[in-house]
Amino acid sequence: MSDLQNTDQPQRPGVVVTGASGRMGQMLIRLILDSDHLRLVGALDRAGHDWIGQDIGTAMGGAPAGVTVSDDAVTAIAQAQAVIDFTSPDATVAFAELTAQARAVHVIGTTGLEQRHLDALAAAARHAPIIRAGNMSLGVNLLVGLTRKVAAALGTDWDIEVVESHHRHKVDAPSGTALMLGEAAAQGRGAALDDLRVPVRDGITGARAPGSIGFSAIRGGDVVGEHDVIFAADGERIVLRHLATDRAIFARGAIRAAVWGQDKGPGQYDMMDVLGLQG
Ligand SMILES: NC(=O)c1ccc[n+]([C@@H]2O[C@H](COP(=O)([O-])OP(=O)(O)OC[C@H]3O[C@@H](n4cnc5c(N)ncnc54)[C@H](O)[C@@H]3O)[C@@H](O)[C@H]2O)c1
Ligand SMILES: O=C(O)C1=N[C@H](C(=O)O)CCC1
Repeated sequence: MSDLQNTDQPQRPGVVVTGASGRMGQMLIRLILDSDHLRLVGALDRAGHDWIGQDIGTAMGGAPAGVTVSDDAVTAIAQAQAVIDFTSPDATVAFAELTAQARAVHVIGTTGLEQRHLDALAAAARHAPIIRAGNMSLGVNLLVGLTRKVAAALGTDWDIEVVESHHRHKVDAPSGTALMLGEAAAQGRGAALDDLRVPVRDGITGARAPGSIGFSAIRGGDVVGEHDVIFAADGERIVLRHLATDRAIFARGAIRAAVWGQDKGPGQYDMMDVLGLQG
């Protein structure tokens, strides 16, 4: 199936995938090698990784793709029109500086970013477009809008909890998606998430603070990603749920973002912009 619809792109932009050996990196490379909209011009991974120097197609157990996995980000990114990056926060900041220098589009799926990382990305976005989202799927971005609307419609007698489940390898919590959903719920209530957020409960916590937004994280097995936004009142509950069963949903969103960003100026964008879901 095509990763895009209604796009008329005369020349395919060249894309570098960072974290090429990762769960998302491999999914992205498979889809890009099959894409009519982008062409793979680089595959990066960290210095010392076994795959450095190997053809990315062969390293993934398939046919040669004609692109060698490299740890030389400077050279790879200099020739790119887009960089798709699902790695780690410090790596993403380093890639953002190089991508801005190349005036290329930086699509960032990395989660677990702290304020210092966000500040560095804001600086890079003064020179080139950055498109970043804690979840690149259509379904979650729709759910964000629904969450904002439901939170706005209900009073603080409805308690809001975000519950997420992911595979045993995930290193950050709450997930980027859970934070997007929590931010949407807070926005719906005209507040900032930082003022309402309750990240962990353990021990004698006291009763729930009215209006707070709680987060719970489950880690285990191979769960791709599951999110519930629970609105709980006396006598009734609403549960908004997204279940991801295939990482291709995130990769397709990232590819769409890389193409969408080609004619955009410097600045920070998200998947709501890409999908036309703003407002
Ligand atoms: N936004 C979304 O839609 C979405 C979806 C899935 C995953 N994610 C996020 O993407 C990130 C990666 O997830 P994953 O499951 O693919 O993880 P993973 O551990 O399988 O892959 C990470 C890859 O990054 C590489 N890496 C780390 N540091 C590097 C560096 N300095 N230079 C080059 N490569 C480097 C690792 O070697 C590895 O190949 C996580 O932050 C995750 O939460 C976001
Ligand atoms: O596998 C992961 O890691 C995922 N990360 C994103 C998040 O933190 O929400 C999206 C879902 C998968």
